[in-house]
Amino acid sequence: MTQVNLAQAFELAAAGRPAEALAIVDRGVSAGDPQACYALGLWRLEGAHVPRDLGAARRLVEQAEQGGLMLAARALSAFVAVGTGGEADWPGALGLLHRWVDRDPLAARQLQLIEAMDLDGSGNPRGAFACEPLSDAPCVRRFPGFFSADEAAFLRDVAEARFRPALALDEQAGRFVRHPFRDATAAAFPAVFEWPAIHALNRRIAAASGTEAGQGEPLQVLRYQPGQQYRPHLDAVPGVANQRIWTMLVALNDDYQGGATVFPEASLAFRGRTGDGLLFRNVDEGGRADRTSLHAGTPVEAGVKLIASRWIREHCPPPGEAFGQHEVLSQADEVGQ
Ligand SMILES: O=C(O)CCC(=O)C(=O)O
Ligand SMILES: [Fe+2]
Repeated sequence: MTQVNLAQAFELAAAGRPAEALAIVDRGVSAGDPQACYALGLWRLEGAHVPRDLGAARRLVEQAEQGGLMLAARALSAFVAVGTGGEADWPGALGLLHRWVDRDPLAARQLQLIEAMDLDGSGNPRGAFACEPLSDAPCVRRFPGFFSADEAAFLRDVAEARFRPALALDEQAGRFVRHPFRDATAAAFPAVFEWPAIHALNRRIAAASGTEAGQGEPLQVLRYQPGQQYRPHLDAVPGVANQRIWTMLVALNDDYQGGATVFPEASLAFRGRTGDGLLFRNVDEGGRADRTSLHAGTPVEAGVKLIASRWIREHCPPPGEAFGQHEVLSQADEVGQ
């Protein structure tokens, strides 16, 4: 039972009255209200209305989980798997899934997927992956069957509720904006949604690219309807300090026409079967944007294309920070159902 009027708090926050909103949420937290703890936890995570504090975010979400809030349990499993606001603890993350398996179908489905993965005690893949070089300049590699059919289906399903217009980074403004060169919709999985199964896939992407999982920006699922495309672009961002050095794309379906990923400078076109991965390097030896990595998703002609995409930076974000802060959470969506 919610002991304070959180809907009113969200309305006040949206109306630019954060102090009053915070007063309501704080009263709820003091009374031990799980929904209020979760709401303040997300604000702490995002630095919305209060200073960003990942440690405080984790403690608040933990309190909400102990109060029995399923959304908080999902977020906490992500924090514990990834190490957001505290230690990364893979067995602890699995323990949370087991604790919720009878109450949350998402926990049950993740456990099934994770049991089918061959992982070590930290959630890293044990085996190597089939890998086929497609080009040296730019460096492009194909990973056949990189995700299983069940993993691809899982990502398609969890993305469904999360699609928003795809955004592109506006370097001048330093923020993400809608952009005509990318008219697909995207579902992103930032810290709060990097649940254990998604984290394990991110660790697999890290292993395949020789990077740390923490170097990746939030995994995204892109959805292209007929006519939609991603025009030719570089994933490297001019002038940015922590460059996007690799991109991994994974086909989540293959029942559509058109929609190939093409590299015009290398005369290369990729149309993956479900689960196939494509890894390419965006920078040259000196770490500068590699013009030959120019690529595009050509227009889909029929059906719907779904693809997972992860941009990998040169370094992890500084301690206490996380990529994906731009994903301002819509409180009405994520809290209080
Ligand atoms: O959808 C595609 O084929 C391309 C996607 C892409 O370029 C990206 O996610 O950076
Ligand atoms: Fe791209």
